[in-house]
Amino acid sequence: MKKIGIITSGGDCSGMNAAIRAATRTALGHGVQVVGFRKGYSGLLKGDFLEMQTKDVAGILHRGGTFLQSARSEEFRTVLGREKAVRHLEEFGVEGLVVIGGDGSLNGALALHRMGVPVIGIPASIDNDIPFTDMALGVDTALNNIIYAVDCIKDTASSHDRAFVIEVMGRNSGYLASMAAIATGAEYAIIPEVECDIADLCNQLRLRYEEGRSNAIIILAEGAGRAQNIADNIKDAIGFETRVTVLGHYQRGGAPSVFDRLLGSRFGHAAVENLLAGQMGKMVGLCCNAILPTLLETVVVSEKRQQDELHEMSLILGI
Ligand SMILES: Nc1ncnc2c1ncn2[C@@H]1O[C@H](COP(=O)(O)OP(=O)(O)O)[C@@H](O)[C@H]1O
Ligand SMILES: O=P(O)(O)OC[C@H]1O[C@](O)(COP(=O)(O)O)[C@@H](O)[C@@H]1O
Ligand SMILES: [Mg+2]
Repeated sequence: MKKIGIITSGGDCSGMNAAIRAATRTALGHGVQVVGFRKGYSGLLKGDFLEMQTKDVAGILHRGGTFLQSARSEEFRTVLGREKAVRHLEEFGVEGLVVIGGDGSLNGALALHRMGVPVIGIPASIDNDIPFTDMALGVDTALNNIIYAVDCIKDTASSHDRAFVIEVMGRNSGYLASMAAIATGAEYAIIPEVECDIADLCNQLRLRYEEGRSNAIIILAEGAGRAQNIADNIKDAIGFETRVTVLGHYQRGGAPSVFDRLLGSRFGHAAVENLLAGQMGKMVGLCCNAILPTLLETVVVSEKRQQDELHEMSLILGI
């Protein structure tokens, strides 16, 4: 292989730059040229790329987001779009591709692999909804962002005797909500994977209230309901003063944590080593602290094992 390409695709996350940097320098170390396509699959479709030398990936390790930028591309979802992408790769002499992104981007990577493009995927999404990796890139930084915000809100919740419903991201996954609840000592986490009995939640909060504990933090995963509805329910049932905070895109940015810098570096390095060793159509993942490749076709048909026991634990520790 003489030249490889790198893209970051889907929702950006902290640690993507570490992965780009490691993949680039690993390839250059093997005498392989590297091009970075801008804005994910759109860059492949537009032929928008830059050739990357060691110096081009200097000074990005500590930055959030992705210096190659990211995007969601509707055109790439079509067969015609993907054929154009493959044609462009051939024209530019790109013989292998590293795709850094979430579950959607990895589906796209598998589609390219099936069209004969040697591809390796790197799991990157704050949702932590990708199987065959204990952690995806960006999850740890997002959790650190969330706990900083929740700690701040706890101060004002206790100063004013209020219940706060704090909505966190995660799409259909409750991982961020459950883990943030454990790490902040929140009273309750509401996640899509487990049906929430609002009456039971209100009951528990009322008991606490009667005991004199007159503030509460409820962490709601965005896929599990509307924050304002839950706050209204709590207000009606207990008479608690309630407030809602939606953390939104604040969660996704910021300087990557040590964990994400290391994970991104390990993923980027392993992705290129695997690609050059002929391990194609695979995703590198963190499994019991080793970086292991799994077939993309296995990854995309599997579900991430839910952390039921950790959610259960968050409820027991919270009340
Ligand atoms: N099934 C699919 N086949 C081909 N491409 C896909 C598929 N799913 C997603 N993609 C491509 O990957 C991009 C990113 O996916 P998306 O689900 O939005 O984000 P993420 O990768 O972060 O989960 C999409 O905009 C699309 O171009
Ligand atoms: O930034 P957007 O396009 O509004 O998307 C928001 C979504 O992206 C995420 O932050 C990350 O999801 P993906 O990794 O699937 O892109 C979700 O938690 C959230 O629902
Ligand atoms: Mg996704």
